[in-house]
Amino acid sequence: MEIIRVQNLSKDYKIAKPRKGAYGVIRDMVKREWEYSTALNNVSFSIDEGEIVGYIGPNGAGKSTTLKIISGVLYPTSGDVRVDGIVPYRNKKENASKIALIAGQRSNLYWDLPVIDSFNLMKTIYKIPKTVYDDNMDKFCDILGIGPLLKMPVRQLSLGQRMRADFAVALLHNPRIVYLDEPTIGLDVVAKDSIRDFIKQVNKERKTTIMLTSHDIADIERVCNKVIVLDKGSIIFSGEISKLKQEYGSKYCVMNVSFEDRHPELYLQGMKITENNGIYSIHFDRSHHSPSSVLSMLLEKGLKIVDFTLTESSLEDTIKEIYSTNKDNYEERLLVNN
Ligand SMILES: Nc1ncnc2c1ncn2[C@@H]1O[C@H](COP(=O)(O)OP(=O)(O)OP(=O)(O)O)[C@@H](O)[C@H]1O
Repeated sequence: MEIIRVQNLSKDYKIAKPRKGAYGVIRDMVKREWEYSTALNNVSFSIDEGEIVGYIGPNGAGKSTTLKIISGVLYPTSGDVRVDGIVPYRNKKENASKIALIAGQRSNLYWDLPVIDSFNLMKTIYKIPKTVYDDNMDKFCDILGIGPLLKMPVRQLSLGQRMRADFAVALLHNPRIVYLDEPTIGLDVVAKDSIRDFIKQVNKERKTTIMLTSHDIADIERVCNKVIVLDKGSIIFSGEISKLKQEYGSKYCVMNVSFEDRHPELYLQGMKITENNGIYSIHFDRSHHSPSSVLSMLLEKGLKIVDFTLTESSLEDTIKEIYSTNKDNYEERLLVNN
């Protein structure tokens, strides 16, 4: 069942345009000039209840702007958003009871107060029944190990401890939807893993719908079943991670070859070739060439192959390629680079 629906969402930010020179500064003080910058352009997607969706894109793609709109913080310029049947920025109070927004770079905890005070405040603000509160506190102390942190002032917590407390406080009111903005940023590998496991556990046990943005592709690979890729304010891919790999990743692969003559002149039409320490990396499109046909081409050139390996693109490589180009000119770029 669909729980988030975004249709033709656009957002233009209004930015002050400074005039030049001393006279311009004085004119700005009397009357400002404005220009508009488009952060989102006709974005549409939907998310079903219980899904964990990665919302990814390069810097400035519009991820945070989308999260701010669908979590009710910001109004769009145009378009329609429904979250569990309501328009989040028009029904902020009702929306707040259904969602949680956790950002790795910002905290929902009160900096100078002991952690427990933020929990008590949350209990009051969200009118959380005692049984739900006690039950959740028991669970979070157990799974996230936040028990020993409760009496400590937030400012004394390490980043990993603070993130665990942030997750616990944000989930106290049993939100149906959780938005995560860079949830593992700055954490060490062990802390990242425990946060990822926790996200999966919450999703599995409570059927919580989760939408997460992250620049760490391992977050997406380990946690999400679906991914939406945004670039310059528009969606360029939406679907299962396996489909993303199928459509983009497995299409391109790299053959690393070393030859008896360590540095032959090598040119193969339609393929990008790089060389490092006598190992030639031949990038080719699997829909045009098979690994055996590439090997045949090398042998036809009279080259003696000493060793070769074949590498499929990792999800990280695939996404890097998608960010630096897009589906329509990916192939063209491979040829131009040749
Ligand atoms: N308050 C604002 N005023 C003006 N422009 C803004 C504002 N917030 C964001 N932008 C612009 O909107 C575009 C999208 O920004 P947004 O923060 O949504 O991107 P993002 O994908 O979250 O980027 P990042 O990965 O760097 O956090 C950028 O060009 C940014 O400069």
